[in-house]
Amino acid sequence: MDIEKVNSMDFGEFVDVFGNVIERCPLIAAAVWSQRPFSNLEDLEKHFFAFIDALPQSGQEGILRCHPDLAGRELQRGTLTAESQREQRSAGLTSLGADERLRLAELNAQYRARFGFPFVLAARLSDPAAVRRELARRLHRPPAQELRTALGEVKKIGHLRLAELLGAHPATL
Ligand SMILES: NC(=O)N[C@H]1NC(=O)NC1=O
Repeated sequence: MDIEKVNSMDFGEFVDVFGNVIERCPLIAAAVWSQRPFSNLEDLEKHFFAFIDALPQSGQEGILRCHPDLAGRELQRGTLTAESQREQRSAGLTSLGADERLRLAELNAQYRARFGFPFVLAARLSDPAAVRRELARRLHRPPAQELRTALGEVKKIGHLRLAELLGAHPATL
């Protein structure tokens, strides 16, 4: 899909196509549509990220809370979004043994109890061992630093989703 096609979309089509660039936050795509035309992929992406950056902390935490756990109940139940399902599969999280799943569930629960939002990481750039390592490492960080890191991961996920939609090569992240 080229940028002219993106710029020609009406509101409904744009939100249908880009509504899940930020997981379960179609409101962001709805707001970004008003900023068209976009000059290229980077420009489009800039508007998604600027919206996130401009939110108060409660809104930024709200975005994180819209993310499903990695290897969590939603994966088990098959209720993930198509994008999240693909990402979690590509990280090998769909084929974990019961022990590994339990260990991740415990770490996810500890993380959520400490920070008040789920652990978020760009799964497509990861694998089960790295997810576990990062979870254990980030669990002990100061909350303000962790919020910044988690939002950086949301942007990596958004970048990869946008690049896929536009058929572009993702930047090295
Ligand atoms: N919790 C979390 O990081 N979820 C996400 N990560 C990712 O790559 N896709 C998701 O849904």
